[in-house]
Amino acid sequence: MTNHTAPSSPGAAIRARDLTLTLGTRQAPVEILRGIDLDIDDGEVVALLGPSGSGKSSLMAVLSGLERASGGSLSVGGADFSALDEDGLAAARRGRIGIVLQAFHLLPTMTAAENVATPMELAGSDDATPRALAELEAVGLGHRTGHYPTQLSGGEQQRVAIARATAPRPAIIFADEPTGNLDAATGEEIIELLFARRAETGATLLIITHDDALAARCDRVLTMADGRIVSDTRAQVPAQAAE
Ligand SMILES: Nc1ncnc2c1ncn2[C@@H]1O[C@H](COP(=O)(O)OP(=O)(O)OP(=O)(O)O)[C@@H](O)[C@H]1O
Repeated sequence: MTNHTAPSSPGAAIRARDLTLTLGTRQAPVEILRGIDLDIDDGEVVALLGPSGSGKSSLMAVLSGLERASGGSLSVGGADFSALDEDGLAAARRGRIGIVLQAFHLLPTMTAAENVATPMELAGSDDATPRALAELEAVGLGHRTGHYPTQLSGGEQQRVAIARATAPRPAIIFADEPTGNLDAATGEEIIELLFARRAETGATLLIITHDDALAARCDRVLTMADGRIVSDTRAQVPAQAAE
């Protein structure tokens, strides 16, 4: 019998075995993920490519604990996500995982500093505000900490989102088309920043992109089609070494 357990092992940021995700209704189920086996090491920078609808965002949602898999097993940052209940999953995600999405998703009623500090406060940090201010400084927004999202450009909002993701020093950063809402030049700045913050913190990075040039900068490129990983290629020279 195949052993589908995913014990935590040192050096493994993500270990997934036969992950499936089926949505829709009982009468009309839709198989979104069809058996994902994946190991990502600590500190790897991985691009996730594939046509629209192939399941990239769904896979990221499952790996980041936003969506629960229908089957299979999953260990993330040493926590067995498949064995945790909702509260346990929420606790395991906190501080372990940072997420950057295409549409920024900042809270509109909070300043930049509050957007970055609040998740750390909720996680019990007693120095959330100074950490948030330091992180905003690191993403080049030291002069915008009191601004609300509507007072910031798209690129600035994404910088806040990056600061929010990296400030708790997560082991893994997930980024889903982080430049999708930005013009090309601003998008390049955001990628430079994301890679720089990742290098600084040593986090594992999984980034969904349609950009081949960006994928070429990563250590490893996964390609999805129809709910499966259909190719997995590694750079000859680790891309980060070239930075
Ligand atoms: N709640 C849902 N119920 C049914 N089907 C869904 C649901 N959410 C997503 N899907 C379907 O799952 C498939 C995978 O979607 P997903 O967003 O993961 O793809 P993607 O590769 O990220 O696409 P894109 O590049 O366009 O963002 C799509 O066919 C989508 O229509």
